[in-house]
Amino acid sequence: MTTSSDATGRARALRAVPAASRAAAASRAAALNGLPAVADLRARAAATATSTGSAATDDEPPESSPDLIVRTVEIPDVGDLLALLPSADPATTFSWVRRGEGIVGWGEALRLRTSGADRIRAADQAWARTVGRLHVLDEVRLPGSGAVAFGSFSFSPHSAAGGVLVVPGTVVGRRDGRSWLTTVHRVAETPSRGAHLPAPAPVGEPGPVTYRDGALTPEAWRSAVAGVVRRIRAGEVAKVVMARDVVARAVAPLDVRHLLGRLAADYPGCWTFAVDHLVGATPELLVRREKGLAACRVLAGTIERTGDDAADLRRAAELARSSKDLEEHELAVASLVRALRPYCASINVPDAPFVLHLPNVMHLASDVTGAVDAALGHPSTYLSHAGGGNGPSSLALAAALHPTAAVGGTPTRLATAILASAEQMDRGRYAGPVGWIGADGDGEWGIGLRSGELSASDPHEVRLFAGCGVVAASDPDAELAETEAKLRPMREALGS
Ligand SMILES: C=C(O[C@H]1C=CC=C(C(=O)O)[C@@H]1O)C(=O)O
Repeated sequence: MTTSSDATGRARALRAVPAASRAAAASRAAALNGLPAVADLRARAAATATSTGSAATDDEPPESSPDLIVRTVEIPDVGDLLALLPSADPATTFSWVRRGEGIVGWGEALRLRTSGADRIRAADQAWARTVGRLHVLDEVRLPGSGAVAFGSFSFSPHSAAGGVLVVPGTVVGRRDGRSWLTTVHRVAETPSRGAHLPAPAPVGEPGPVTYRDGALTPEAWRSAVAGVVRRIRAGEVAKVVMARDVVARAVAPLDVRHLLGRLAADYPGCWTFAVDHLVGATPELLVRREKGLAACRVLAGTIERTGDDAADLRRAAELARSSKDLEEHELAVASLVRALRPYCASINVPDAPFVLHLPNVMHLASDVTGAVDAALGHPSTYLSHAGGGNGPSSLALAAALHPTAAVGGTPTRLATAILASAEQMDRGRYAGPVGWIGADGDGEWGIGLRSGELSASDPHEVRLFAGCGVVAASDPDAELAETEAKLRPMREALGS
């Protein structure tokens, strides 16, 4: 495992401003905004640093540690969060939005990178240390206000994609009828003036899109699934989640905002996310931690929708009775509960799944909740609003839960080894945890499904992924059809 961090070019550019004019500009700006001047903030920062102790880390000497001031102010209702995003750049555009609420961000104040088997836990610990160097002025105090890092992690510990946490330079949030703006800057630098939101910028259309096979042709993938079914029937494993990829190429450079806008409009009940080139709308919540409560939505077991409401109701009833899908679902719930139990004082597991209706498919779904055990001596000790440690963070919980049997299989180690050789591809960040974490460790982590990875080298390309749980009763043709249904959200967002 490795971690590293860097501050932005924006921060470096600001450092070039002479100190005297910085201070004068800051005082003017602060006076205009009715906010504390930089000198006051520096004094508060010094006081905070003294009271919270040193934030030195193994991999970052304290003298190079960026001390950041994070300031959240309430603003009038922003309306459509996604419409605020100023840039098409998928590296510095961030989203976590559901039913019009959530957070969006842009720019980059700090980036933490991790890799290897411990990539999620390492990011959690690096964030806990970073929090000790942040000076947060938050007048809103809702989940997603104050300091926030967006994150995304590879499915596999062996993937070069690794993991990332990014603190954007600007975050805007909306929840319960309130909106807020968070800006981040270095202690030594001038804050940008006022609570300005960017002027709306035109969003680029992809134009015609063509598709090519990813790692395997559909026929080769079908055969790979048939091989896995044979291994399951021979008793090697109970379940393997098999995924495939297709590569989409657009005539125009892809604008991440176009994809986000379409996904959020078509799949409002899903979490529409963008973090470090991964974009999608996932229906599956790996874990949310909020005020001591962990909540997870487990999905496994799928049937396609027909578009005819009466027929879909019959299909929903069929799904709820399907022994193949119920087995797949039960394995996913059991693996999640097993992994969550050590972190919770109590857990609530529904007796039977409900059927979640999405525009393209229906899933068997179970909402599992647990009371996070704050007394556990987890190595990451976040400051709660009350000022004490508050147990394993949302990211520590995500690290414990990933990969669930909904994206890996059962038993985990053998199933993930089988899927890696049968799929013949690196899943990258697909099916890994994606979401955000706050300074108190609360946050939300989805599973990066119904998603695509925008190419960092070719702005016209995006790699789309979809998978499905394979059990003894699986039919390879039906599984292939299921992946097509699960690719629909991204294909439709691309306009095809
Ligand atoms: C692996 C995916 O879906 C998972 C989540 C819901 C239902 C699933 C299923 O029925 O197979 C999968 O476990 C995917 O969408 O790529």
